[in-house]
Amino acid sequence: MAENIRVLIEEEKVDKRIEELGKKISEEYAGKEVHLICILKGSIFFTCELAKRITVPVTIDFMSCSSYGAGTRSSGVVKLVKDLDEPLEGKNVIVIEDIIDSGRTLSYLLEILSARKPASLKLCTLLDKPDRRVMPVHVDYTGFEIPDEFVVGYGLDYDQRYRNLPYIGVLSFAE
Ligand SMILES: O=P(O)(O)OC[C@H]1O[C@H](OP(=O)(O)OP(=O)(O)O)[C@H](O)[C@@H]1O
Ligand SMILES: Nc1nc2[nH]cnc2c(=O)[nH]1
Repeated sequence: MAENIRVLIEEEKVDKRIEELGKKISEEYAGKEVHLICILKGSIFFTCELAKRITVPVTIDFMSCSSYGAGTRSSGVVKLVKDLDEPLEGKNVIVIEDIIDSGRTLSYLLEILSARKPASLKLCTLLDKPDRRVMPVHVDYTGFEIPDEFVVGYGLDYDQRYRNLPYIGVLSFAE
């Protein structure tokens, strides 16, 4: 089956929104340091672009968990694949995600992370699909709310491809 991609959010629009989020975070954390947690692999592009636009001191750590196998559907079971290198105690932590869909990944991760006693813990996502939620998640910073469609680009993959697209696209299949 041939794969088609339709542009949903153009590169310029994504860049502009990330700039706005960077400004908002910089204002809200004025006089503090923020510790960004990049959830691999999808949020790597967003984390880099956002971090460049934050003007308060920034540190970054990485974590990886899996719930999506090959294809477009979640297995529903979240597993921690790579833990953080650094402790969180006393830090102003912002978890950076590319997308929140069912909410399973983030509700699992936020529970683990809040037990490590950060000074504060917030969540920032580039994309949110609220219609798909099965687990409640409080999101502090959202780039875009999108409809229930499978998206790729800006870090998001289909079978590990398309992460490098500089825009957000909707993937569909044709005979
Ligand atoms: O809200 P949920 O339904 O839990 O879905 C969101 C999760 O799915 C994606 O990760 P994925 O498992 O595709 O891994 P990847 O980032 O390595 O591509 C995304 O980065 C989130 O972590
Ligand atoms: N690539 C991709 N990964 C996801 N994980 C949860 N939802 C999505 C989506 O729409 N696209």
